[in-house]
Amino acid sequence: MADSAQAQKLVYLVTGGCGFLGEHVVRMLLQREPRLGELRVFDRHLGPWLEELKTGPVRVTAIQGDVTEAHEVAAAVAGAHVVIHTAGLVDVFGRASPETIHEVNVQGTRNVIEACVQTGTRFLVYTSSMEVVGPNTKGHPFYRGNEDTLYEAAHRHPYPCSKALAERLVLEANGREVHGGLPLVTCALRPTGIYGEGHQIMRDFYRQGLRLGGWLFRAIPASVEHGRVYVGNVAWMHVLAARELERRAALMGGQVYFCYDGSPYKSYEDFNMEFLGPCGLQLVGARPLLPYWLLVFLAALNALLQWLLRPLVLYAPLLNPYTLAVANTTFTVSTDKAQRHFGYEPLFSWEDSRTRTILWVQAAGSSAQ
Ligand SMILES: NC(=O)c1ccc[n+]([C@@H]2O[C@H](COP(=O)([O-])OP(=O)(O)OC[C@H]3O[C@@H](n4cnc5c(N)ncnc54)[C@H](O)[C@@H]3O)[C@@H](O)[C@H]2O)c1
Ligand SMILES: CC(C)CCC[C@@H](C)[C@H]1CC[C@H]2[C@@H]3[C@H](O)C=C4C[C@@H](O)CC[C@]4(C)[C@H]3CC[C@]12C
Repeated sequence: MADSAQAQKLVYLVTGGCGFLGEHVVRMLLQREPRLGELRVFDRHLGPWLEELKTGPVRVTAIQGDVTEAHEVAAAVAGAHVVIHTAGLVDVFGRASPETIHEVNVQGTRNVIEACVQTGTRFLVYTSSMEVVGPNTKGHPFYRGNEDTLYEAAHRHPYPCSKALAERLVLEANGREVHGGLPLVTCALRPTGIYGEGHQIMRDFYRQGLRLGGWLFRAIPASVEHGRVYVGNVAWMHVLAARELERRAALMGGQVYFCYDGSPYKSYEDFNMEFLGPCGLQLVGARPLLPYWLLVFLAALNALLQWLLRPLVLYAPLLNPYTLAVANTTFTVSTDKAQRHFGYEPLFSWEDSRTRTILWVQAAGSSAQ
Protein backbone atom coordinates (compact mmCIF):
# COMPACT_ATOMS: atom_id res chain seq x y z
CA MET A 1 0.00 0.00 0.00
CA ALA A 2 2.67 2.51 -0.96
CA ASP A 3 2.26 5.80 -2.87
CA SER A 4 4.44 4.53 -5.70
CA ALA A 5 2.20 1.56 -6.18
CA GLN A 6 -1.17 3.21 -6.81
CA ALA A 7 -2.10 0.33 -9.05
CA GLN A 8 -0.96 -2.36 -6.61
CA LYS A 9 -3.67 -4.90 -6.10
CA LEU A 10 -4.47 -5.74 -2.49
CA VAL A 11 -5.60 -8.85 -0.68
CA TYR A 12 -8.50 -8.31 1.73
CA LEU A 13 -9.79 -10.78 4.29
CA VAL A 14 -13.31 -10.46 5.71
CA THR A 15 -14.01 -12.66 8.72
CA GLY A 16 -17.68 -13.42 9.23
CA GLY A 17 -18.10 -12.57 5.56
CA CYS A 18 -21.25 -14.67 5.22
CA GLY A 19 -23.17 -12.98 8.03
CA PHE A 20 -25.78 -10.22 7.77
CA LEU A 21 -23.22 -7.40 7.80
CA GLY A 22 -20.35 -9.48 6.39
CA GLU A 23 -22.16 -10.21 3.12
CA HIS A 24 -22.76 -6.49 2.60
CA VAL A 25 -19.09 -5.76 3.31
CA VAL A 26 -18.03 -8.43 0.81
CA ARG A 27 -20.33 -7.10 -1.91
CA MET A 28 -19.36 -3.50 -1.17
CA LEU A 29 -15.66 -4.28 -1.48
CA LEU A 30 -16.27 -5.93 -4.84
CA GLN A 31 -18.27 -2.94 -6.06
CA ARG A 32 -16.34 -0.06 -4.56
CA GLU A 33 -12.73 -0.99 -3.82
CA PRO A 34 -10.71 -0.42 -7.00
CA ARG A 35 -7.48 -1.77 -5.50
CA LEU A 36 -9.00 -5.12 -4.60
CA GLY A 37 -6.99 -7.98 -6.11
CA GLU A 38 -8.18 -10.89 -4.00
CA LEU A 39 -11.02 -11.16 -1.53
CA ARG A 40 -10.88 -13.88 1.10
CA VAL A 41 -14.17 -14.64 2.79
CA PHE A 42 -13.71 -16.49 6.08
CA ASP A 43 -16.70 -17.90 7.93
CA ARG A 44 -17.79 -20.89 9.94
CA HIS A 45 -20.73 -21.28 7.57
CA LEU A 46 -20.14 -20.38 3.94
CA GLY A 47 -23.12 -19.07 1.97
CA PRO A 48 -24.02 -20.56 -1.42
CA TRP A 49 -24.25 -17.02 -2.86
CA LEU A 50 -20.44 -16.85 -2.75
CA GLU A 51 -20.29 -19.09 -5.83
CA GLU A 52 -21.76 -16.40 -8.10
CA LEU A 53 -19.04 -13.96 -6.97
CA LYS A 54 -16.28 -16.29 -8.10
CA THR A 55 -17.02 -15.61 -11.77
CA GLY A 56 -16.15 -11.88 -11.51
CA PRO A 57 -12.82 -10.16 -12.26
CA VAL A 58 -11.62 -10.23 -8.62
CA ARG A 59 -10.42 -13.52 -7.19
CA VAL A 60 -12.81 -14.53 -4.41
CA THR A 61 -11.56 -17.23 -2.05
CA ALA A 62 -14.06 -18.84 0.30
CA ILE A 63 -12.48 -20.19 3.48
CA GLN A 64 -14.50 -22.26 5.87
CA GLY A 65 -12.95 -21.76 9.28
CA ASP A 66 -13.42 -20.91 12.91
CA VAL A 67 -11.96 -17.76 14.48
CA THR A 68 -11.44 -19.67 17.72
CA GLU A 69 -8.91 -21.91 15.92
CA ALA A 70 -5.69 -19.88 15.86
CA HIS A 71 -4.06 -21.95 13.11
CA GLU A 72 -7.06 -21.57 10.79
CA VAL A 73 -7.06 -17.82 11.31
CA ALA A 74 -3.30 -17.55 10.74
CA ALA A 75 -3.55 -19.50 7.48
CA ALA A 76 -6.34 -17.23 6.23
CA VAL A 77 -4.56 -14.01 7.26
CA ALA A 78 -1.14 -14.91 5.78
CA GLY A 79 -0.46 -12.66 2.82
CA ALA A 80 -3.49 -10.40 3.36
CA HIS A 81 -2.90 -6.63 3.35
CA VAL A 82 -6.08 -5.73 5.19
CA VAL A 83 -8.35 -7.63 7.59
CA ILE A 84 -11.94 -6.61 8.28
CA HIS A 85 -12.90 -8.61 11.36
CA THR A 86 -16.66 -8.74 11.54
CA ALA A 87 -17.15 -12.37 12.67
CA GLY A 88 -18.87 -12.55 16.01
CA LEU A 89 -21.43 -14.38 18.03
CA VAL A 90 -24.35 -11.96 18.27
CA ASP A 91 -26.49 -13.37 21.05
CA VAL A 92 -28.51 -11.36 23.53
CA PHE A 93 -31.18 -14.03 23.89
CA GLY A 94 -29.30 -16.69 25.84
CA ARG A 95 -28.96 -19.13 22.95
CA ALA A 96 -25.22 -19.64 23.52
CA SER A 97 -23.36 -19.96 26.80
CA PRO A 98 -21.38 -16.98 28.15
CA GLU A 99 -18.21 -19.08 27.69
CA THR A 100 -18.93 -19.64 23.99
CA ILE A 101 -19.69 -15.94 23.44
CA HIS A 102 -16.40 -15.04 25.12
CA GLU A 103 -14.49 -17.66 23.16
CA VAL A 104 -15.74 -16.47 19.77
CA ASN A 105 -15.78 -12.73 20.37
CA VAL A 106 -12.73 -12.28 22.59
CA GLN A 107 -10.42 -15.23 21.89
CA GLY A 108 -11.42 -15.09 18.21
CA THR A 109 -10.37 -11.44 18.06
CA ARG A 110 -7.14 -12.21 19.90
CA ASN A 111 -6.41 -14.87 17.29
CA VAL A 112 -7.00 -12.38 14.48
CA ILE A 113 -4.63 -9.85 16.07
CA GLU A 114 -1.93 -12.44 16.69
CA ALA A 115 -2.28 -13.71 13.12
CA CYS A 116 -1.74 -10.16 11.81
CA VAL A 117 1.35 -9.78 14.00
CA GLN A 118 2.81 -13.16 13.03
CA THR A 119 2.19 -12.90 9.31
CA GLY A 120 2.91 -9.19 8.78
CA THR A 121 -0.60 -7.91 8.01
CA ARG A 122 -0.68 -4.24 8.96
CA PHE A 123 -4.27 -3.03 8.70
CA LEU A 124 -7.12 -4.26 10.86
CA VAL A 125 -10.67 -2.89 11.03
CA TYR A 126 -12.81 -4.35 13.81
CA THR A 127 -16.63 -4.39 13.90
CA SER A 128 -17.38 -3.39 17.45
CA SER A 129 -20.83 -2.32 18.67
CA MET A 130 -22.59 0.60 20.31
CA GLU A 131 -23.12 -1.79 23.20
CA VAL A 132 -19.50 -1.36 24.16
CA VAL A 133 -20.75 1.96 25.51
CA GLY A 134 -24.37 1.20 26.35
CA PRO A 135 -27.24 1.28 27.10
CA ASN A 136 -26.06 0.55 30.61
CA THR A 137 -27.99 -1.54 33.10
CA LYS A 138 -29.00 1.59 35.04
CA GLY A 139 -31.12 2.85 32.15
CA HIS A 140 -29.19 6.12 31.73
CA PRO A 141 -30.07 7.79 28.43
CA PHE A 142 -27.35 8.39 25.84
CA TYR A 143 -29.01 11.13 23.81
CA ARG A 144 -27.38 11.84 20.46
CA GLY A 145 -23.97 11.36 21.96
CA ASN A 146 -20.63 11.05 20.22
CA GLU A 147 -17.35 9.21 20.76
CA ASP A 148 -16.33 11.71 23.46
CA THR A 149 -19.59 11.76 25.40
CA LEU A 150 -19.08 10.66 28.98
CA TYR A 151 -21.28 7.71 29.88
CA GLU A 152 -21.13 5.12 32.60
CA ALA A 153 -20.54 1.90 30.66
CA ALA A 154 -21.54 -0.87 33.05
CA HIS A 155 -21.60 -4.28 31.37
CA ARG A 156 -22.99 -7.45 32.86
CA HIS A 157 -24.43 -9.31 29.90
CA PRO A 158 -21.94 -11.65 28.15
CA TYR A 159 -22.42 -10.12 24.68
CA PRO A 160 -21.58 -6.45 25.46
CA CYS A 161 -18.88 -7.63 27.89
CA SER A 162 -17.26 -9.64 25.10
CA LYS A 163 -17.51 -6.81 22.56
CA ALA A 164 -15.97 -4.36 25.04
CA LEU A 165 -13.06 -6.71 25.80
CA ALA A 166 -12.47 -7.46 22.12
CA GLU A 167 -12.57 -3.79 21.19
CA ARG A 168 -10.00 -3.02 23.87
CA LEU A 169 -7.71 -5.76 22.52
CA VAL A 170 -7.95 -4.29 19.02
CA LEU A 171 -7.24 -0.74 20.13
CA GLU A 172 -4.34 -1.78 22.36
CA ALA A 173 -2.81 -3.72 19.46
CA ASN A 174 -2.47 -0.51 17.45
CA GLY A 175 1.24 0.20 17.00
CA ARG A 176 2.43 -3.35 17.71
CA GLU A 177 5.27 -4.44 15.50
CA VAL A 178 4.18 -6.99 12.92
CA HIS A 179 6.38 -9.50 11.12
CA GLY A 180 8.66 -7.42 8.89
CA GLY A 181 9.07 -4.65 11.46
CA LEU A 182 6.26 -2.24 10.57
CA PRO A 183 3.50 -1.18 12.98
CA LEU A 184 0.00 -2.61 13.06
CA VAL A 185 -2.73 0.00 12.48
CA THR A 186 -6.16 -0.74 13.93
CA CYS A 187 -9.48 0.94 14.40
CA ALA A 188 -12.92 -0.11 15.66
CA LEU A 189 -16.33 0.79 14.22
CA ARG A 190 -19.34 0.81 16.52
CA PRO A 191 -22.64 0.35 14.71
CA THR A 192 -25.90 1.04 16.51
CA GLY A 193 -28.74 -1.38 15.69
CA ILE A 194 -28.21 -2.39 12.07
CA TYR A 195 -31.17 -2.84 9.72
CA GLY A 196 -31.54 -3.66 6.06
CA GLU A 197 -31.58 -6.60 3.69
CA GLY A 198 -30.82 -9.76 5.64
CA HIS A 199 -31.95 -8.50 9.06
CA GLN A 200 -33.44 -11.62 10.59
CA ILE A 201 -35.08 -9.96 13.63
CA MET A 202 -36.97 -7.58 11.32
CA ARG A 203 -38.14 -10.55 9.28
CA ASP A 204 -39.24 -12.32 12.49
CA PHE A 205 -41.27 -9.30 13.61
CA TYR A 206 -42.91 -9.22 10.17
CA ARG A 207 -43.85 -12.88 10.33
CA GLN A 208 -45.14 -12.49 13.87
CA GLY A 209 -47.30 -9.55 12.75
CA LEU A 210 -48.71 -11.62 9.91
CA ARG A 211 -49.52 -14.43 12.33
CA LEU A 212 -51.37 -11.92 14.53
CA GLY A 213 -53.56 -10.84 11.62
CA GLY A 214 -51.48 -7.80 10.68
CA TRP A 215 -51.20 -6.27 14.18
CA LEU A 216 -48.22 -5.56 16.40
CA PHE A 217 -48.73 -4.21 19.91
CA ARG A 218 -46.71 -1.31 21.27
CA ALA A 219 -44.56 -2.29 24.24
CA ILE A 220 -42.11 0.62 24.50
CA PRO A 221 -42.99 4.36 24.80
CA ALA A 222 -42.61 6.21 21.50
CA SER A 223 -40.38 8.76 23.28
CA VAL A 224 -37.53 6.26 23.81
CA GLU A 225 -35.03 6.75 20.95
CA HIS A 226 -33.07 3.75 19.68
CA GLY A 227 -30.19 4.36 17.26
CA ARG A 228 -30.36 2.52 13.93
CA VAL A 229 -28.12 2.48 10.89
CA TYR A 230 -28.55 1.01 7.40
CA VAL A 231 -26.39 -2.04 6.69
CA GLY A 232 -25.18 -0.68 3.35
CA ASN A 233 -23.81 2.42 5.08
CA VAL A 234 -22.16 0.31 7.80
CA ALA A 235 -20.50 -1.76 5.05
CA TRP A 236 -19.43 1.40 3.23
CA MET A 237 -17.87 2.82 6.39
CA HIS A 238 -15.86 -0.41 6.80
CA VAL A 239 -14.61 -0.22 3.21
CA LEU A 240 -13.60 3.43 3.57
CA ALA A 241 -11.93 2.93 6.94
CA ALA A 242 -9.96 -0.02 5.58
CA ARG A 243 -8.91 2.00 2.53
CA GLU A 244 -7.79 5.04 4.48
CA LEU A 245 -6.02 3.30 7.40
CA GLU A 246 -2.58 3.47 5.79
CA ARG A 247 -2.69 7.05 4.53
CA ARG A 248 -4.17 8.34 7.79
CA ALA A 249 -2.54 5.90 10.19
CA ALA A 250 -1.47 8.57 12.67
CA LEU A 251 -4.99 9.99 12.88
CA MET A 252 -7.06 6.80 12.67
CA GLY A 253 -4.84 4.26 14.43
CA GLY A 254 -6.32 3.15 17.76
CA GLN A 255 -9.52 5.14 17.22
CA VAL A 256 -13.19 4.22 17.60
CA TYR A 257 -15.98 5.48 15.36
CA PHE A 258 -19.71 5.19 15.80
CA CYS A 259 -21.44 4.05 12.60
CA TYR A 260 -24.15 6.51 11.66
CA ASP A 261 -26.21 7.72 8.75
CA GLY A 262 -29.36 9.76 8.14
CA SER A 263 -31.78 7.19 9.57
CA PRO A 264 -34.38 8.99 11.74
CA TYR A 265 -34.29 8.92 15.53
CA LYS A 266 -37.26 6.87 16.69
CA SER A 267 -38.23 4.19 19.14
CA TYR A 268 -37.30 0.62 18.17
CA GLU A 269 -40.90 -0.23 17.30
CA ASP A 270 -41.73 3.00 15.47
CA PHE A 271 -38.57 2.61 13.43
CA ASN A 272 -39.52 -0.95 12.48
CA MET A 273 -42.91 0.33 11.38
CA GLU A 274 -41.16 2.43 8.70
CA PHE A 275 -40.76 -0.90 6.90
CA LEU A 276 -43.45 -3.10 8.37
CA GLY A 277 -46.16 -0.44 7.84
CA PRO A 278 -45.73 -0.42 4.05
CA CYS A 279 -45.76 -4.24 4.23
CA GLY A 280 -49.28 -4.09 5.67
CA LEU A 281 -48.74 -4.26 9.45
CA GLN A 282 -50.13 -1.85 12.03
CA LEU A 283 -48.74 -0.93 15.43
CA VAL A 284 -51.58 -0.78 17.93
CA GLY A 285 -51.55 1.87 20.65
CA ALA A 286 -50.15 5.38 20.93
CA ARG A 287 -48.85 4.23 24.34
CA PRO A 288 -47.63 0.83 25.53
CA LEU A 289 -50.55 -1.53 26.06
CA LEU A 290 -48.96 -3.22 29.06
CA PRO A 291 -47.64 -1.35 32.11
CA TYR A 292 -43.86 -1.38 32.30
CA TRP A 293 -43.80 -3.34 35.57
CA LEU A 294 -45.66 -6.16 33.78
CA LEU A 295 -43.08 -6.22 30.97
CA VAL A 296 -40.33 -6.38 33.60
CA PHE A 297 -42.15 -9.26 35.24
CA LEU A 298 -42.61 -11.11 31.91
CA ALA A 299 -38.97 -10.57 31.00
CA ALA A 300 -37.88 -11.97 34.38
CA LEU A 301 -40.28 -14.89 33.95
CA ASN A 302 -38.76 -15.64 30.55
CA ALA A 303 -35.29 -15.62 32.10
CA LEU A 304 -36.43 -17.99 34.83
CA LEU A 305 -38.10 -20.33 32.32
CA GLN A 306 -34.98 -20.29 30.19
CA TRP A 307 -32.92 -21.37 33.17
CA LEU A 308 -35.41 -24.04 34.32
CA LEU A 309 -35.93 -25.52 30.86
CA ARG A 310 -32.29 -25.42 29.79
CA PRO A 311 -31.64 -29.12 30.58
CA LEU A 312 -34.61 -30.07 28.37
CA VAL A 313 -35.02 -27.50 25.65
CA LEU A 314 -33.63 -24.15 24.52
CA TYR A 315 -36.17 -21.44 25.39
CA ALA A 316 -34.87 -18.14 24.03
CA PRO A 317 -37.65 -15.57 23.43
CA LEU A 318 -36.92 -12.02 22.25
CA LEU A 319 -38.04 -10.52 25.56
CA ASN A 320 -35.65 -10.87 28.50
CA PRO A 321 -34.38 -8.39 31.09
CA TYR A 322 -31.45 -7.37 28.90
CA THR A 323 -33.34 -6.85 25.63
CA LEU A 324 -36.05 -4.97 27.49
CA ALA A 325 -33.45 -2.66 29.01
CA VAL A 326 -31.83 -2.05 25.60
CA ALA A 327 -35.15 -1.37 23.87
CA ASN A 328 -36.40 0.80 26.73
CA THR A 329 -33.37 3.07 27.15
CA THR A 330 -32.68 5.99 24.85
CA PHE A 331 -29.41 5.42 23.01
CA THR A 332 -28.74 7.48 19.89
CA VAL A 333 -25.59 8.90 18.36
CA SER A 334 -24.87 12.13 16.57
CA THR A 335 -21.30 12.49 15.40
CA ASP A 336 -19.14 13.45 12.43
CA LYS A 337 -15.89 11.82 13.57
CA ALA A 338 -15.75 9.32 10.71
CA GLN A 339 -16.46 12.14 8.27
CA ARG A 340 -13.65 14.26 9.70
CA HIS A 341 -11.12 11.43 9.99
CA PHE A 342 -11.63 9.54 6.76
CA GLY A 343 -14.23 11.34 4.69
CA TYR A 344 -17.16 9.03 5.40
CA GLU A 345 -20.52 10.15 4.06
CA PRO A 346 -23.45 7.74 3.92
CA LEU A 347 -23.67 6.12 0.50
CA PHE A 348 -27.40 5.43 0.79
CA SER A 349 -29.95 8.10 1.66
CA TRP A 350 -32.65 7.34 4.21
CA GLU A 351 -35.22 7.05 1.40
CA ASP A 352 -33.04 4.57 -0.46
CA SER A 353 -32.25 2.55 2.69
CA ARG A 354 -35.94 2.43 3.52
CA THR A 355 -37.02 1.32 0.05
CA ARG A 356 -34.39 -1.41 -0.14
CA THR A 357 -35.36 -2.70 3.30
CA ILE A 358 -39.10 -2.72 2.51
CA LEU A 359 -38.51 -4.69 -0.69
CA TRP A 360 -36.43 -7.21 1.23
CA VAL A 361 -38.96 -7.59 4.07
CA GLN A 362 -41.73 -8.18 1.54
CA ALA A 363 -39.72 -10.85 -0.24
CA ALA A 364 -38.29 -12.47 2.91
CA GLY A 365 -41.62 -12.48 4.74
CA SER A 366 -43.32 -14.50 2.07
CA SER A 367 -40.48 -16.95 1.46
CA ALA A 368 -38.48 -19.28 3.67
CA GLN A 369 -35.36 -17.03 3.20
N1 LIG B 1 -26.61 -6.76 13.95
C1 LIG B 1 -26.39 -5.64 14.62
O1 LIG B 1 -27.31 -4.85 14.87
C2 LIG B 1 -25.00 -5.28 15.05
C3 LIG B 1 -24.81 -4.03 15.67
C4 LIG B 1 -23.52 -3.68 16.08
C5 LIG B 1 -22.46 -4.54 15.88
N2 LIG B 1 -22.67 -5.74 15.29
C6 LIG B 1 -21.48 -6.60 15.09
O2 LIG B 1 -21.38 -6.84 13.70
C7 LIG B 1 -20.79 -8.11 13.47
C8 LIG B 1 -21.64 -8.89 12.51
O3 LIG B 1 -22.92 -9.05 13.08
P1 LIG B 1 -24.16 -9.60 12.25
O4 LIG B 1 -25.37 -8.92 12.76
O5 LIG B 1 -23.84 -9.55 10.81
O6 LIG B 1 -24.21 -11.09 12.79
P2 LIG B 1 -24.31 -12.45 12.00
O7 LIG B 1 -24.54 -13.50 12.98
O8 LIG B 1 -25.29 -12.32 10.87
O9 LIG B 1 -22.87 -12.59 11.36
C9 LIG B 1 -21.77 -13.07 12.08
C10 LIG B 1 -21.01 -14.01 11.18
O10 LIG B 1 -19.88 -14.49 11.93
C11 LIG B 1 -19.79 -15.87 11.71
N3 LIG B 1 -19.18 -16.53 12.85
C12 LIG B 1 -19.70 -16.70 14.08
N4 LIG B 1 -18.88 -17.40 14.85
C13 LIG B 1 -17.79 -17.67 14.09
C14 LIG B 1 -16.60 -18.37 14.33
N5 LIG B 1 -16.35 -18.96 15.50
N6 LIG B 1 -15.70 -18.46 13.33
C15 LIG B 1 -15.95 -17.89 12.13
N7 LIG B 1 -17.06 -17.23 11.85
C16 LIG B 1 -17.98 -17.13 12.82
C17 LIG B 1 -21.22 -16.36 11.53
O11 LIG B 1 -21.24 -17.61 10.84
C18 LIG B 1 -21.83 -15.22 10.75
O12 LIG B 1 -21.75 -15.44 9.37
C19 LIG B 1 -20.65 -8.77 14.84
O13 LIG B 1 -19.31 -8.65 15.26
C20 LIG B 1 -21.57 -7.95 15.73
O14 LIG B 1 -21.11 -7.95 17.05
C21 LIG B 1 -23.91 -6.14 14.86
C1 LIG C 1 -40.64 -4.67 22.14
C2 LIG C 1 -39.33 -5.10 22.67
C3 LIG C 1 -39.41 -5.34 24.15
C4 LIG C 1 -38.88 -6.32 21.91
C5 LIG C 1 -37.42 -6.59 22.06
C6 LIG C 1 -36.61 -5.96 20.95
C7 LIG C 1 -35.18 -6.46 21.06
C8 LIG C 1 -35.16 -7.91 20.60
C9 LIG C 1 -34.24 -5.57 20.26
C10 LIG C 1 -34.31 -4.10 20.74
C11 LIG C 1 -32.94 -3.50 20.48
C12 LIG C 1 -32.16 -4.57 19.76
C13 LIG C 1 -30.64 -4.52 19.83
C14 LIG C 1 -30.09 -3.21 19.28
O1 LIG C 1 -30.71 -2.83 18.07
C15 LIG C 1 -28.63 -3.22 19.10
C16 LIG C 1 -27.89 -4.36 19.07
C17 LIG C 1 -26.43 -4.23 18.98
C18 LIG C 1 -25.73 -5.33 18.29
O2 LIG C 1 -24.36 -5.31 18.59
C19 LIG C 1 -26.33 -6.69 18.45
C20 LIG C 1 -27.83 -6.69 18.29
C21 LIG C 1 -28.49 -5.72 19.24
C22 LIG C 1 -28.21 -6.18 20.66
C23 LIG C 1 -30.03 -5.68 19.02
C24 LIG C 1 -30.67 -7.03 19.43
C25 LIG C 1 -32.19 -7.00 19.46
C26 LIG C 1 -32.72 -5.88 20.35
C27 LIG C 1 -32.32 -6.10 21.80
